[in-house]
Amino acid sequence: MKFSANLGFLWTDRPLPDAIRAAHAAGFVAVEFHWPYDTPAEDVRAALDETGLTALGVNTIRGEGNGLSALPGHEAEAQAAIQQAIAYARAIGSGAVHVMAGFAEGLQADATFVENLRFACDHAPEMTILIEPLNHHDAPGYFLTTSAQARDVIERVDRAGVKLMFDCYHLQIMGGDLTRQLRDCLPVIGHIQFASVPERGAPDAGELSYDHVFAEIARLGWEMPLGAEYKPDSDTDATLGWMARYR
Ligand SMILES: O=C(O)[C@H](O)C(=O)CO
Ligand SMILES: [Mg+2]
Repeated sequence: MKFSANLGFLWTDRPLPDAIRAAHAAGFVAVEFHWPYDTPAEDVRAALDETGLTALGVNTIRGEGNGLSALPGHEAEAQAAIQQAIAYARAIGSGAVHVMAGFAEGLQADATFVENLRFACDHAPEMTILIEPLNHHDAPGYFLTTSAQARDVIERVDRAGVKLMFDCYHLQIMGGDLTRQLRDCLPVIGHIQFASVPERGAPDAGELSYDHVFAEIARLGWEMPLGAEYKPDSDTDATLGWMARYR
């Protein structure tokens, strides 16, 4: 398997360009970001060019909450955040943006999210526009919570570019049955992330067997790098024992 280092959680003790170099030295083939906006895109791009790593994605800003795109009345702000993320992604050579929905509920929020996602897809037809269900313990009140809801939104956005960020950690907490969820969602998955459950640590602990999950992902023919989005319980390099097991 190939892995992408999520630099929102891994090597957060150093500047992003150095974190990219550390990910390369550890054997990752790609990196992904949460909110890299404080680092000039050209510095990130230079480190990517130097190491040959691929950049898989950036998130839209959180705003007051966990994103803006499902907040009725905040369309201008949400679309500015989408444009900012797309511009940054283009500048670093990344092909995906995760559009964060925010804390909201109800029909109006749903319609707003769909419209903002159409805006993102139409603004950047070459980009994968990711949406990600988050679990209700870590992000109570977040608009998008299940893969079924995400698939319904994706269908109604009705654009080829919009895809599901399948985070095994969140989806295990929100109902589990992960093997079936993977099979059912496969046609709309744009990226896969993982962490142990419930601690959100390295994948060789917890209630979820990544031996099984990764084997199923490979069996399904998924070839893109999987996003290591976990919170190291010590120095990141000391938590990477799992990589040798799964590579
Ligand atoms: O927390 C996550 O799983 C996300 O992938 C994210 O991008 C930030 O909320
Ligand atoms: Mg995630």
